[in-house]
Amino acid sequence: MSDLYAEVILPLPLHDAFTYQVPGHLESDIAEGKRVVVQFGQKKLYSALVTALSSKKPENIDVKKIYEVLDEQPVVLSKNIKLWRWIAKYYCCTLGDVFKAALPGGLKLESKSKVFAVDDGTEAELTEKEQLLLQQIGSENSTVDELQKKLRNDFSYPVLKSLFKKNCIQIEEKINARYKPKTETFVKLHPEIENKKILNNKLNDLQRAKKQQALLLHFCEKINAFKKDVLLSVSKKELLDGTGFTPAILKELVKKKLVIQFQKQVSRIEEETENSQVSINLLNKHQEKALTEIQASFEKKQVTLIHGITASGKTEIYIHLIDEILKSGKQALYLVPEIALTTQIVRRLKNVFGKKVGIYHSKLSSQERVEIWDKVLQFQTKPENGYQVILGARSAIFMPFSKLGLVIVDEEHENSFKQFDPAPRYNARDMAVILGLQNNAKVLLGSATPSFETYYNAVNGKYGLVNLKKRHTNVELPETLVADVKKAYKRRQMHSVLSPELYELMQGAAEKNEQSILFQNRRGYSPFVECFTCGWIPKCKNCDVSLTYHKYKKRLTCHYCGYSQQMPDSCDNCGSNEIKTRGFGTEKIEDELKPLFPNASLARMDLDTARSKTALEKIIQNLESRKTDILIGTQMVTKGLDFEHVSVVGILNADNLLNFPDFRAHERAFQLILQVSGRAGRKNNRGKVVIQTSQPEHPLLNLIISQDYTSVFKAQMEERKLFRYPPFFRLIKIVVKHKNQQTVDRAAIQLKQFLEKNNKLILLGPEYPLVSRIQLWYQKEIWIKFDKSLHLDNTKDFIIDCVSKTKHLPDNSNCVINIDVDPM
Ligand SMILES: Nc1ncnc2c1ncn2[C@@H]1O[C@H](COP(=O)(O)OP(=O)(O)OP(=O)(O)O)[C@@H](O)[C@H]1O
Ligand SMILES: [Zn+2]
Repeated sequence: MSDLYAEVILPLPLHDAFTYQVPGHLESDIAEGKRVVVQFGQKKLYSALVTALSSKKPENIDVKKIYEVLDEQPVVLSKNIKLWRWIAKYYCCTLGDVFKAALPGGLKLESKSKVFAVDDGTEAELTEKEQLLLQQIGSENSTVDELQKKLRNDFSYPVLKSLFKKNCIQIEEKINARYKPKTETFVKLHPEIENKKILNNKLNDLQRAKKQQALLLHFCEKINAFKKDVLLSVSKKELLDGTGFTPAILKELVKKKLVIQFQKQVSRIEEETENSQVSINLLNKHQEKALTEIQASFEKKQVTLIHGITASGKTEIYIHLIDEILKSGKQALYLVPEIALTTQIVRRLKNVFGKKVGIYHSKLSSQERVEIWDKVLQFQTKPENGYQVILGARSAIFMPFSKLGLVIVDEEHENSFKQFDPAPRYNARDMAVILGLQNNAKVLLGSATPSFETYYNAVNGKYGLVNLKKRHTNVELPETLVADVKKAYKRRQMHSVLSPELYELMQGAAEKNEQSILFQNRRGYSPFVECFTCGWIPKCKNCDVSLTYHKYKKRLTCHYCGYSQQMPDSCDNCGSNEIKTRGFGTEKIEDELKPLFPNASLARMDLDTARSKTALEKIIQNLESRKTDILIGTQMVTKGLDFEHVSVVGILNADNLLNFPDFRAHERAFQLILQVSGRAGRKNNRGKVVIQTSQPEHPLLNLIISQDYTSVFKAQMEERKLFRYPPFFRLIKIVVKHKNQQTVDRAAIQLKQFLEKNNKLILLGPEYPLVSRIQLWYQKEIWIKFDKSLHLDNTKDFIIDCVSKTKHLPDNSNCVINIDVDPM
């Protein structure tokens, strides 16, 4: 028996690390950062991660043995795990939760993971064991657990893993409807053609079908059939493209049993760009100055904020900083909100940095994510093959960087950097700062509208602050006017949803062949429908919200759980046929604007039209090439889009932004309006922005018009200090959930009673949130505020303890209680 013990983390919501014994034959294979197979609980096997090795036998416990070591090389570095520990502690979740969030799906074999075959393995040179397992897996989706039960001794984790590596199987945590492995049609010889002699005979048989004979010959050449190193197959595309052979001819060959076609998965990381092709833009003098200031600030401070107005060219500055870091041999991480990961930014980086850049986000398949993960790891040992720059969404903070020198967080104010569900409920912007500290890498936060927390840190000297107040082409920020829609409705001056001011500007733009962007915060046709006779409003069966009408699909849909039903012909309540649509979603606006702008081409950008990455890219392309004249969209249109010919921006309904019940409502409204406005007049002439509202005297609107960031900031700081909100106080939100309403009500009160024992905590609630039931689960929230001078870890421990006590009370065991630190 060996005397080596491994501490491992399991992909389970467990607080502790666990110790296992390393059997003698695995001693030379095991290492920190590798995955191992262990048993936990009754029968279940998991892939766990080794975080430490020691020769000290743990006392008083009966240690189990590690079954297998899965990796030849570590998949995570110990410095990466340091961040995991920090996150688990700070966000009051378990290390297992972080483990699950950190690793790409393909590197986690959980018993619930789904496994299915995507390739027949003909070309993958499989071992006998691999072949056997692949046959058993087939194309149906079994979970790892089910396979294990079915195959018993024939099942092996390492074999499963090598099949994954050889691209023969796909492993998904959940079957994701959107994801399909990318496959291509390949062609190979029919198995009955066993040798060259048969092949020659078959070729002769085709004397009278010249085209088919020629194609078969062409195919044989492609696969080197008459030479030594025969390839097994060739892609249909490669076989036919540019040859004049049609698919119909190929079909004949298939019919005659000369060749067969099959689907094969291909890699998705498209390396279109070989090496960098474009040299870096020269900075203008303002950017040059900002860059120098950032560098000077980095000398003194770990973190610096660049507050640069829209279209000032922050991206160009980032590119210069990254270039410098790469020259010093270090790695850079460039974080952007998921939705901003469009071709626009990807192209700019790839053009400059070529193959050194990897892109990492949640819409990639698990295989692609693993490929990119591996290339970041590779940088440590073979820098020329690995990725030195990662452009990614929030989960990219977990990537296995070995030599991180710079972290950039663009649009740092965006709340999509925060993960809401499941745990860890982390904010990638804040964790980027920790990542920087841990790796001694510099951190640059950038925004035209910094979050007030960040700005507070900057004006107080915790972060450096650099300003960039000029647009790249010196064009002025757009002129903003407020349109009183209440008045216009009364005077019957509205053109559908457009105020006369906005309507005229848009007509003017159309005449000059310029583009307009309209922002409306609601997708679908109408946010709800109502019976004209009795006032009945159809609601979701699972959630406490009204259903949104989608005209194109003729359905009512819940935007919280996805439940959908047909639009009823008559009222469920009184039977009347008069069901009216209420309010305006983007779909309805598009409908109503068509007759107003008969010569314009309209497009819509929201979750419905931009569901896939390609659909989103298409919308952007059409705007870039000026195929689209008017774009109507939700929040999506506010994120970093860069088009030259947009001259008018309309915010159709600012009221719901201004009146949103949240202490950050004004900050958000201000950011959002300034960001959308920033899409106008970016290059040539000054743009125009119209804000439609029924409260034209709202004090915030004046500040928005003058684009006066610091005044809004100061006013808000006064309020936050007075009402004890961040950045002056810490905030933790607790959500209690249960399918039974009484249970939620009771448990929330019990929890509050526990929390009240600490009289330093300010407690709000329990209260139902805006939507009190989602997917059949009722929820109640308690908000905890406390002074920054209070000991953070002790306070959190106290809160965790209260939650645990509440859960252990009779009948509360099925309650879900989530802790959200720094909620957004
Ligand atoms: N030095 C430069 N040389 C050439 N083009 C530049 C330069 N600086 C900026 N630009 C161009 O100006 C436009 C705006 O720049 P960029 O998108 O970087 O602005 P931004 O500050 O990120 O704006 P936003 O906050 O609105 O996203 C881009 O098309 C960019 O290519
Ligand atoms: Zn619902």
